[in-house]
Order: sequence, then C-alpha cells, then structure tokens
Amino acid sequence: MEINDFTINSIKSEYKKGNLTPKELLDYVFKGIKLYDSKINSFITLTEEYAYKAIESLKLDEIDLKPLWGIPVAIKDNMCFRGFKTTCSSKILENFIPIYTATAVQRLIDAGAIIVGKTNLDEFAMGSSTENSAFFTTSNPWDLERVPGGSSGGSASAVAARFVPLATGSDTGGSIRQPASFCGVVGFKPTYGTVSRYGLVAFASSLDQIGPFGTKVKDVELAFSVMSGKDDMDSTSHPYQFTSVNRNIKEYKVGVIKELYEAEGFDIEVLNSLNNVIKILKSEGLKVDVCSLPHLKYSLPVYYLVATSEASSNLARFDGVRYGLRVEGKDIIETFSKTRGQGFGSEVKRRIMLGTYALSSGYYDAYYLKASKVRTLIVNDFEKAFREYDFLICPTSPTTAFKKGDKTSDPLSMYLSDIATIPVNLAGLPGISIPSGCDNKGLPIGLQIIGRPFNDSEVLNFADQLESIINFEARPQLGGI
Ligand SMILES: NC(=O)C[C@H](N)C(=O)O
Repeated sequence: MEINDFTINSIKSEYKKGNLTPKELLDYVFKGIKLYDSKINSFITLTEEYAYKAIESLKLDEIDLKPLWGIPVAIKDNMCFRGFKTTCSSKILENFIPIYTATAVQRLIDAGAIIVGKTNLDEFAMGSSTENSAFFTTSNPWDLERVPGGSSGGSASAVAARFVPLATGSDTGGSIRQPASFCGVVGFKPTYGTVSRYGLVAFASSLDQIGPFGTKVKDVELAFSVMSGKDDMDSTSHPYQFTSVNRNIKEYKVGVIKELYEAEGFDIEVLNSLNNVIKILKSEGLKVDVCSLPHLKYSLPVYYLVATSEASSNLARFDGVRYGLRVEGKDIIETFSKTRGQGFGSEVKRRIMLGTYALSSGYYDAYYLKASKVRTLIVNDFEKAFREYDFLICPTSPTTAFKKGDKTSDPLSMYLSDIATIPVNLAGLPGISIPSGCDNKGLPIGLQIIGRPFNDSEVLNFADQLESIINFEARPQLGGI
C-alpha cells in the first residue's frame, strides 16, 4: 500500500473508493511508528489495542456524516483520555490514569477519529524544545540532532514524520506554533475560548488553548471545526460556531509586525523567507505595510509573570494527596515537599517559585498586577492594528530548529524562542504557523498569521490560499515503510 499524500481528504477518498480500509491504515501507522519512533520518540504511550477495537464500530455509511471517520490522531499527553495514562511528561503524574476524557478529545472521537497514542511534551508544557520531558527528548524528523520545538514537540514530530495525519497540541505561549514551525507542519492556536479546556491539565488558565497539527491547513481547519464550540464543563468556553469562509486572498490587508521584523535575534534566512512571503502577497495584489505594535517588547516579561503566577496556583494540586506520586514524609508538610521536590523537574520548579514570588503579598502589585496592566496595553496594540489590517504576519520563531542541548543551560535564550508567539496568547487571538520555506541547512521555516479574535475561519481561509501559493512540498526523509 502506498500512501503518498497523508491528508484527511485523500485518506477519506481512498476509503470511499475501496482502496483502503481503516484496518490497513492502522497497520501502516503502527508499522511506521515501530520502525522509526525509536529514533524520533514522539510517543509516550501507544493505544494500539484500543485503536483496533475502535475501528470495529466505524460504519462505512457514516463516512460522510463523520468528518474524521477513520482518521488516526495522536494526542498530546497533557489531555485526558479515559483509561490511559496522562503523564504531562512529569514524574509526578507518571502513573496517573484519568477517569474522564477531555472534551476536545471526545469531540474528535465522536467525529470518527481513532486515537493511536499520547505524545511527548515539555513537562507540564513548560519549554520550547521538549527537552524538559521527564522521560526522554524527542528528535526533529528533519535532523535527529535537533529539537522538534516545544512544548508539543511529540505531536509536531509525529505529524512531520507522517506517523499520523493529525495531532493535538496545547499552546500557552507558542507550544503549537513554534514546534509546527520547527517541524515544517501546520499548527493552529485558535482564539482563546473557542476550544474547551476541560480535561487539559492546566498550566496557565488565561493563556492555555488546545489546537490541531496537520500537514495542510484544510486538515487543521477540519479538526478545529470538530473540536470547537461551547462546553458547559469549561466556564471560559465561548458559544463559538465554526463556519468556513471563502473570500479571495486579494481582498485582505496585511500588516507586517515591525517589532518582529526589524528585531535583533531573528536569523537572516528566517527574515528572507518572510520577505519572500511579502513579495508573493504584493504580487497577488494585496496591500501589505509594516505596522508597529510598540508594547510588544514587554511580552516576554509579562508572560513570565502571568504564566508563572497561574502555574504556581494550578500546580498546587500536585501534593501527593490527590494525584499521582506520593513520597512519604514524617508529617504532611514533609510529604508535600518530598513529593513535589522529587516529582517536579527543574524548569517546573523554577516557574512555580517565580510565580509564587510574583503573587506573594508585598510583591503582587509590583509584579502580577503590573504585568496584567501591561498585558492590556498589548491587547490594545493589537486592537488598533486590526482596525487597519485583516491579518498580521511575522516569523513564527526567530530561528529554525536548534541543536539539542544548545539552550538547556540558558533559560532566557530558550524563552526567546517564543518571542513572536507569546503576544498572541496574551491577547487571546487566533494564530497559525505554516511552512514558508527552508534555510540553507534544509530546515523548515514557519510563517505566523495572526487574526482578529473569533476570526479563526478568516485566518484559516487566508492561510489555506497562501499555502497553495507557497506550495511547500519538502518533507523529512526517514525511509519507506
Ligand atoms: N506552553 C507553551 O506554550 C510553551 C512556552 N514555550 C512555555 O514554555 O511556556
């Protein structure tokens, strides 16, 4: 069996023509994972037995009713899937088995998707390289010496390696878009509130958002249409209803974010790729200008106060009593501290300490409150820019995939990898990363497209058309199955 184009549409059309069955596709998927995942390490858990059982309930006459009928999907291991381990790549949850399924995951299942496994991440989604996983580091399928990005590096690499056509991620400061960029795939962070967070292990609740990875924008759109919408189990979920948009790309006005275009620290080849996109858009007749969002330069400090404050509160529940690991001490205080001391890795501890400090009395006003106020200035900058432009564009990340170990001893340089994605979370906006080319090492470069809140369909429509024009065909070579 030859599977050339690993898109949902082509898989479904092969199913309909009778050229492929869900069983054959699962055989192909698990064979690929078994052959190559020992090199890449995308998966923490495989749900093979479940998957083969799940396809038994697929009825061919429902294929047009279920958008993801027979589509294998990988789930980031910070989303609950009942009966299977949800580790968050942390020792503290190493053996945690949830008793319920996350709404976004359930909606994929209800649409016919087949869960094939849970993917690796930076512990509790804190990191940009997947090197903070307590279990193992994932490799980038384009170059095994390099990181796949993070924190959803397992999902991004699984799609890049063509293990699966679709995967889920969560994005607090770039965790879907940055690994998508490093792995040469499409990653979409929807508007905050459009996808329920119920069953997603919380990192920073005002920033976390679930979204999909795919090889093409249309696949990501389909997954988003299935996952999005009101959920009574998440009070921050919005009564959003997906409707697809079909507007000609020429009608849009695009702003290039000055602070992420003329900024230091961006590789010349990454900027050249952006320049190339600008040229393409102009030659298509679009209006493209450089526009300034002056408060964006505060995004990183604001994020590392807001996100860590929320994390210090969210992660307080892991105490050896309610969930996961318990290391016995002579009294309850010692049990707490031994459990947390041994259960959390160093990046998680760093963030809990920073957040606890920022929230503590006497410092709250100077740090958390101030950061919240500056966050509003960033939101206002975006609002103003969107009065003029339909979309804002910039590189997804300042560099292409870096080598393993390059940034592990310097947290600040790791944090800078998210300089272009973090502002989008602070403002709750939809943002997508699509491949825009390769650098001279043959590594993929990502372009980020940012839209107005709840204009997710417009972002996807624009990205889809731009993707066709760019026509990025390169893919990592792992060898055949
Ligand atoms: N969770 C994310 O979106 C990842 C971001 N790099 C962080 O470490 O916070």
